[in-house]
Amino acid sequence: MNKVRINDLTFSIGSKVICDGITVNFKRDSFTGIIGPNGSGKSTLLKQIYRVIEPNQGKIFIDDCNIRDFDSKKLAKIMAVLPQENQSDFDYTVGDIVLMGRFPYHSIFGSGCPHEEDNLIMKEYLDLVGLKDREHRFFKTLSGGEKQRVLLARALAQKSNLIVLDEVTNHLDIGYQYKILEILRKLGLTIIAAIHDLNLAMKFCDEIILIDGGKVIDTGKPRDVITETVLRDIFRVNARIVEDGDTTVIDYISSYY
Ligand SMILES: Nc1ncnc2c1ncn2[C@@H]1O[C@H](COP(=O)(O)OP(=O)(O)OP(=O)(O)O)[C@@H](O)[C@H]1O
Repeated sequence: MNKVRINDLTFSIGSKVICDGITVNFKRDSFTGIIGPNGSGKSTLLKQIYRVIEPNQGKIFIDDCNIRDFDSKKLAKIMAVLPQENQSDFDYTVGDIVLMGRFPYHSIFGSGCPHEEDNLIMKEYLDLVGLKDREHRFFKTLSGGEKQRVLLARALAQKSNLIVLDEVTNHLDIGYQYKILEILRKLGLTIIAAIHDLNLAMKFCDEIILIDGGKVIDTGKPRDVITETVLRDIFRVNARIVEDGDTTVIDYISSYY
């Protein structure tokens, strides 16, 4: 069964068509990676899913309900988001930032105190992203990778079943790239993630959607979508795809323009 269904989505700015009649399904409890070159429309598609921008045409359904019909608190219980560009100078502690993920469940800042359960969830997710010792630090004093992990903890604290991630591995070292993607996989959520690193996409995604020029070029299992032809024609690199036991690795040889 599909969790998210997108039907004929089109978004333009002036005469520039950025998303061009996109029709795709995101399977329930699957990790779907959206791949495509710079400027292909990945973030613009995600922004329409998390309702920051409105399509000119087409509809998006979550569990067969049009996302337009959810109020923002209800939507926040259903879908958590980690956007690509994050404000990084919040004047709050790390713990407070993660507690913001609990906002859909309470009027925390209205009543002035989070519930005990919220504090436990905050600590649980800070621990999960390896930052439990930073709870009382000011967010703006953290490194880029630490900030990214705090913002992921905030998104997970929303306890939604659907999470939308735009380049979640931004700023993360290779160890944390793998750790965070492994954590996300194990949570068993419906994950929709724009992802640039095709080796990570190959390893962690259940399904891939390939976008170019605002159009869906292909969908399917990573090994079926990410081919040497796609690497050459869409991503402009000569590369070999090497099978090594259960692992498939993209071995870049050269790029051309
Ligand atoms: N507000 C805007 N005004 C003008 N052009 C825009 C606007 N938003 C996006 N675009 C253009 O639409 C295209 C798609 O942008 P988008 O950010 O969705 O690409 P992307 O696939 O996420 O790229 P990247 O891999 O570089 O993050 C780009 O050419 C971008 O310049």
